[in-house]
This record gives sequence, C-alpha cells and structure tokens, in this order.
Amino acid sequence: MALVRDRRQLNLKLPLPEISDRRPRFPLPLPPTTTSATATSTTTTTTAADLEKLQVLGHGNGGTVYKVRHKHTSAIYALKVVHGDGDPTVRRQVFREIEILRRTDSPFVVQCHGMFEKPCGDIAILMEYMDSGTLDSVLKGRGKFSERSLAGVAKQVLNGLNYLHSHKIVHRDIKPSNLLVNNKMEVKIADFGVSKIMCRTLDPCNSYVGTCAYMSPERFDPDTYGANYNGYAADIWSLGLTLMELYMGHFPFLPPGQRPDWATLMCAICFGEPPSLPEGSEKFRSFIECCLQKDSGKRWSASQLLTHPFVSISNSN
Ligand SMILES: Nc1ncnc2c1ncn2[C@@H]1O[C@H](COP(=O)(O)OP(=O)(O)OP(=O)(O)O)[C@@H](O)[C@H]1O
Repeated sequence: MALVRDRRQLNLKLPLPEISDRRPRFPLPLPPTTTSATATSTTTTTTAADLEKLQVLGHGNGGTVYKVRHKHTSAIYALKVVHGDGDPTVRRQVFREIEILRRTDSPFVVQCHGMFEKPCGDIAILMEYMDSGTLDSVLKGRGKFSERSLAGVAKQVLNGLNYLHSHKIVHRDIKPSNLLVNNKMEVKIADFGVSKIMCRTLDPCNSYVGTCAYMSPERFDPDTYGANYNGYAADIWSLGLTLMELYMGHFPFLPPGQRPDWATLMCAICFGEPPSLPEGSEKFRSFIECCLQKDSGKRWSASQLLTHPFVSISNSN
C-alpha cells in the first residue's frame, strides 16, 4: 500500500484551460431526481442552516466535503463546500461541476440534491452520501480487487460513461479517487470539475486537463493517436488503467515503488507499449486490451464494452 501512497504524493494535475467565468444564479433548479437510498427527500431549497455537519469526509482541490444531516428530515448527505475567496480556477471548476450535475440523472452518476451559495461566498453542493468513500480508499483499506468484483465495477462505470457520453459529456478525470462506492458496492462517477460538455460531435477536446497519469496517448499527441479526437475514448483509456490499478494494487505504468516524473510518464504513455495484465483470465485481459488501444479510433466505446464477455462475469453465480 505504501507504493500506492507514493504515487498519490504526485500532483500530476495540469491547469484548466480558460473558460467563461460567468457565475451561475443561485439557487439553481435541478432536474427531477430519483430516490436515493440514504436521502429520501429532494431538497432543492435547502440552505446551510438546514444542515448539521457530522464529520469531514475529505478534502479536495480548494474545498472540503462533509457528511451532513438534514435537521428536519434526518436524511444524510455529502456536502461539498468550496471556499468563496479561493483560487478563481477552483471556482471555475465548481461552476463547471454544477453545470454538469444539473444535467445528469443516472443511478451511475453521483446524484446532486441542491446547490447554494453562503453569504460568505462559499459555494456548496449537496450530494448523495456514498458511505464507503472512493475506490481508491477501498483499495487502500481492503486491498486488491478480485476479477469478479472488478467486472461489477466495470459494468457500473461503463453504464455511467455510456450515459454521460450519450449526453455529450466527457468526464476527463476518471480514476479510482473519482469513483464513489457505497456498502451495496454501487459505484458512481463523481467529480466533474474538469469535465466538458461537447456542443458538436466533432468538437476537439485536446486540452490538458485532468490527472496526467490516467491520460490517454491522444491527449498528449492527438496527431499520432487520435484522428478527430473528441475525448470520449480518453475516458475509456482512463477506465482501463483504473481497473488495472485496482487489480494489481499499484499504478500499472510503473513498477511498484517507482516515483515517476511528468516526462517519464508521458514518454511511457506515448512511446511505450500499453500496459497489459501480468495475470488474470482471458476475458479480463481481452477487456483491458480493448480499453487500452493506443490508437483512440481502435478503442472500444462504452456501449461496445458493455457487451464484452468480461462484464457479464458480474452476473454469473
Ligand atoms: N458524495 C460523497 N459521498 C461520500 N464521500 C465523498 C463524496 N464526495 C466526496 N467524498 C469524499 O471527499 C473527498 C474529497 O472529494 P472532492 O470531490 O472534493 O475532491 P477530490 O476528488 O478528492 O479531489 P479534487 O477535487 O482535487 O480532484 C473524496 O476523496 C471522498 O473521500
């Protein structure tokens, strides 16, 4: 596990591209929501005064996520608070996340129950509470995942990506720490701070955003690896690396214990062979190969991968 922690000390994040700094109006209306296991009522008009903070769940880029209880309904939520006086880039990220969450309604994407701005300028997003944290924290706590449990993870994340991609949303930062999980092993895609809504099918999406380690070859070198690069296939590459990491217990591009620098990693991704599983069933190896095609045009889409035999392992007894 120390090896995994070593990698996490890297801050392989690249800056966001310039986007509109237009502030959304608050409170933001949300699309109709489905009922969640922990929060039975939808509270689009909730304010900070309605919520009791129970504990800190984690810290992200410029903000803190709390476990909170609604004082009137007793429903439990996660509340992400981003500081109003913080970095403008972080504020842009949270507005982007809000914009995406307003558009999504899928059991495979973390559900948003409301957003509000506090008088001090802090921005808060009220989300469904995922009581087992991220897949990254599960890996650190319980150790490597079995093939069968990964087939279940793959199926759910693919359903989430299929939903997002069919709504022209590219996530751009799929990795274990952005996939939330609950005690029923339901896995949901979260953290849309660097995601992009594609306006046209062939919109370019070659900006360097997200976490470098999980970036696909065409995001570094679109000329060689990505004809008409539009970003959807990049999410699939990141999913392939994520599943390998959960299976192997360390980041697949690097031998355990090696601390990469940005240039080494970029060379490995662009000039090396894609990583392959050192062990595992034929179905699992084939699935990973379909995700980790260096040429983005040869990579399978989310809807194609949902038909791959590896995914159906999760249904078998
Ligand atoms: N809906 C949720 N339910 C339970 N825990 C959550 C939820 N959302 C976030 N967390 C916890 O809070 C932590 C911080 O989340 P956040 O989205 O702010 O940042 P991050 O994804 O870790 O980092 P960054 O935003 O810098 O990429 C997560 O790692 C997770 O442990």
